[in-house]
Amino acid sequence: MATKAKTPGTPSPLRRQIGESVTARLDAAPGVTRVDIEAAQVYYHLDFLTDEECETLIAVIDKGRRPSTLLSQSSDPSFRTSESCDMTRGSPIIEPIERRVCELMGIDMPRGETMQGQRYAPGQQFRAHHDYFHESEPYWPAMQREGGQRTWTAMAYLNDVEEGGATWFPKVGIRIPPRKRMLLIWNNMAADGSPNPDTLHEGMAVVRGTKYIFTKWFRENPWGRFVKG
Ligand SMILES: O=C(O)CCC(=O)C(=O)O
Ligand SMILES: [Fe+2]
Repeated sequence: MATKAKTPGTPSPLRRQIGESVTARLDAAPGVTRVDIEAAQVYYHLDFLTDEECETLIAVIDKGRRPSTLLSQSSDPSFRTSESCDMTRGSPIIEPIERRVCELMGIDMPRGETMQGQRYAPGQQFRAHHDYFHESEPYWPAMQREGGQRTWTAMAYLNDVEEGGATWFPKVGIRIPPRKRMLLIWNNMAADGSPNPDTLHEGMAVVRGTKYIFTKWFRENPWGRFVKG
């Protein structure tokens, strides 16, 4: 008897509509290129940040870094070994950058989670994972109350790394080496608004040098912890 394939989540008209509107926006945005793959929507902008912004953000991360965490406990202690830093919303350094990301993508600010800085020393990594929430996990009801599913991810590389540290999408076969000033954007959903398993990705271990990035995840609804003002 055939067993029903386990799907990571359900289709959604709202997420489908968000996917279409962000796609239209990115397709028309100067400086943005879509990676030539069908199974997932991945875009990049080579010069989204200035050198000065990269250096300022690195200093913010170095000041606020603490060990990175995971939503689901992994039995593998090497799963996510980087350090992270919540980048204060509304700060004069962070806010204009968040605003530019939102404007580029056409997503309103309240749907964005707090931007997170990440730092990887040699040997540190973030093993293959999905940015979307798995609806079968115990955390899902809480996530639904806090803005629902994660739709798009925007991730910026703040420095060049001597060796290693690429972002690898093994299912679609692309590997993006860190490149200072570049913004990478992808849709974690499929065309029907259900989670797209082909967006599996890994922050590969840094071999030489240190890797700094920021990640901004967007929710389908306004993010629950978003505080006005
Ligand atoms: O470090 C990377 O290249 C990937 C980071 C990542 O996947 C994330 O922050 O969700
Ligand atoms: Fe990720």
